[in-house]
Amino acid sequence: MKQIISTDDAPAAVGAYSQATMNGDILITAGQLPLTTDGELLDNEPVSRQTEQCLDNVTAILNSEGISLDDVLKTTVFLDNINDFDAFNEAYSAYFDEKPPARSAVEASAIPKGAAVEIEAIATTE
Ligand SMILES: C=C(N)C(=O)O
Repeated sequence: MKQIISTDDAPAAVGAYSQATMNGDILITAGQLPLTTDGELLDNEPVSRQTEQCLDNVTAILNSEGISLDDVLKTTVFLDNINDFDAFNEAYSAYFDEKPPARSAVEASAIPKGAAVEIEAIATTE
């Protein structure tokens, strides 16, 4: 059965979606924008800082269910500009230095709120 995951340690949704959902041992996050828990959008920060905020948000959601980035099976990354790939990748790599999850990274023509990056994750609680 679908379970809705909600935590005050990650930014609230900016639309009609849940921060994450679960079914059994699989947790799927919504795409995380570079928003702080106060709702501040870091759109004027470099893509590296925006990447960190997205991953901090993913981490907070996972932690609310007692799991961590080590339990992520797959991420999907949307970049506003694929030329940011190297800067994004360097920041991302610091969060996944060992056994990184599978990943897809693509350029999207636009990301909500004018963000440079959005990251979603699929994780297991097993
Ligand atoms: C930010 C999102 N994840 C959305 O609008 O779907």
